[in-house]
Amino acid sequence: MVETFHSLQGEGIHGGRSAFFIRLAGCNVACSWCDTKHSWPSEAHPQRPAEHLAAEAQSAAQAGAAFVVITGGEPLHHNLDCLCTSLKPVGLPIHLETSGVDQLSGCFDWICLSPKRHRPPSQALLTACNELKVVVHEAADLEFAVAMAAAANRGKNKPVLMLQPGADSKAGSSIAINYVMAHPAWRLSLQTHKWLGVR
Ligand SMILES: C[S@@+](CC[C@H](N)C(=O)[O-])C[C@H]1O[C@@H](n2cnc3c(N)ncnc32)[C@H](O)[C@@H]1O
Ligand SMILES: Nc1nc2[nH]cc(C(=O)O)c2c(=O)[nH]1
Ligand code: SF4
Ligand SMILES: [Mg+2]
Repeated sequence: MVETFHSLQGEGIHGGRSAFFIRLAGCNVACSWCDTKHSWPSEAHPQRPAEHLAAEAQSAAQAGAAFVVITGGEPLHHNLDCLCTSLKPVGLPIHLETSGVDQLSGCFDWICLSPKRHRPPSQALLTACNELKVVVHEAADLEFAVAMAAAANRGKNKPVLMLQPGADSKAGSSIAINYVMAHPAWRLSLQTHKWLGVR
């Protein structure tokens, strides 16, 4: 466990909504621009009982959280069945943020897949996701986003399509804005928590 916190969902289609975050440790995907590198070494972080996390989620629900977000690190490096089972009695929808490099485990009401060019996701995750959120730093990321959308759209679930400029990337912002303006199937996702200076 890296941290838990109650904040606003800063990204994606659920952006601006009250959410309780559970950030799991461990990631070997190694994105050069990752904004959560401190989460990578799982041995640097303690284990915590799932029931304690559920109790925290319950308190957050009482304080107004509309859903739980399981993120990381790469949460699917772990089997999430037990955590989701523990969270279920809380009664909040459970969302997942994932790069999709591992097998799906757990039970989710919303899956946000953020695929990475250097470690493409499995077709199973592309098919299962509700939201596709591709980080854009350069033109090649846009080509990748379009290819990922085509692969995801082969499934029954048609995910919401989002482009998220890399943090502080002027080029990424301008590429994403121009593309969304010309392609109305896509929406822009800004990391609003960074602008607001909240977690
Ligand atoms: C820190 S990751 C954790 C979840 C999972 N490992 C993943 O990548 O989806 C959470 C989200 O932040 C995005 N992200 C990470 N670093 C970023 C950055 N520098 N700029 C924009 N988005 C970033 C990821 O693509 C992902 O959508
Ligand atoms: N406020 C806020 N919203 C977020 N949405 C996804 C996040 C993540 O790191 O996965 C995140 C985060 O770290 N903070
Ligand atoms: S997959 Fe997610 S947590 Fe892992 S390095 Fe990439 S952005 Fe960071
Ligand atoms: Mg974050």
